[in-house]
Amino acid sequence: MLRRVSPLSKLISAAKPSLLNQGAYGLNFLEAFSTDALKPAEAGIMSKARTPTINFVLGGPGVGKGTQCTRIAETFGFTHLSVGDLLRKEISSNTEYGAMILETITKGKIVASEVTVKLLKTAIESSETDRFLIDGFPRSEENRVAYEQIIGIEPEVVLFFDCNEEEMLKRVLHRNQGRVDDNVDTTMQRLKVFEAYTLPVIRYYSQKGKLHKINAIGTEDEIFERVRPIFAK
Ligand SMILES: Nc1ncnc2c1ncn2[C@@H]1O[C@H](COP(=O)(O)OP(=O)(O)OP(=O)(O)O)[C@@H](O)[C@H]1O
Ligand SMILES: O=c1ccn([C@@H]2O[C@H](COP(=O)(O)O)[C@@H](O)[C@H]2O)c(=O)[nH]1
Ligand SMILES: [Mg+2]
Repeated sequence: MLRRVSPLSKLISAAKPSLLNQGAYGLNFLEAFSTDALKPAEAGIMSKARTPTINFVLGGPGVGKGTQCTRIAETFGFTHLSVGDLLRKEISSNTEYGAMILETITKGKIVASEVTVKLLKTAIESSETDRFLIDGFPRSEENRVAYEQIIGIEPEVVLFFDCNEEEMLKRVLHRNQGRVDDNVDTTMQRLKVFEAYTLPVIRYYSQKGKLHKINAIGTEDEIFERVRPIFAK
């Protein structure tokens, strides 16, 4: 029997290193980004004409983040950046990180921050637009801190799509897009990682007053109507 997603008051904050993949490839994100040349002001993002607007979109596996981001982006003119898609592109392009990313995604773990933040930074810098929906990131407090140190743009809105685990598993297993992680074992692992590592990020933004928790049960249209007022302001 699957458990329902814990209420925010019961978030797990204790680290569970076995669920992570950090450090497995010999890089430490603070070391990797510690040179002056990579500080935000010199690194390109701040040299865009305007400081980009960033919104984060979070939620468990299969909850509908990508589906809703497509709708939000079309309706409100955002550029949708799915960090999972950026990682999958590294796999299909066989880059230096490709094999490590494939292994990590297959296990349902979190790719090291130095890789994801670097990909995200490049995607923001190379976009001609300046309003972004960042889908599926930050996935851990470590991701969040790395983002703050390297990119450093405070998110305006953090959306959290909330749904019970049975429904998330059902949606993943019906997705049918050939993703290596769309199976029961990986999804169960992803649910554990979400609870242990992503819920603390959600709590952080809740405490900062930036979190918009959306009931993700219902049709795609119903859920989008719950989101619309947040961006229609
Ligand atoms: N409200 C909904 N009701 C039922 N199915 C939905 C709903 N929203 C999305 N789906 C379906 O659920 C599946 C997962 O949706 P989606 O890919 O948007 O989730 P996600 O949160 O981006 O997942 P992941 O974190 O694994 O990338 C898709 O097949 C999508 O069509
Ligand atoms: O910031 C991130 C985003 C994603 N991952 C890995 O990719 C898969 C799939 O991500 P989706 O956002 O659901 O497409 C995820 O389970 C992680 O393994 C990541 O490590 N960091
Ligand atoms: Mg997705």
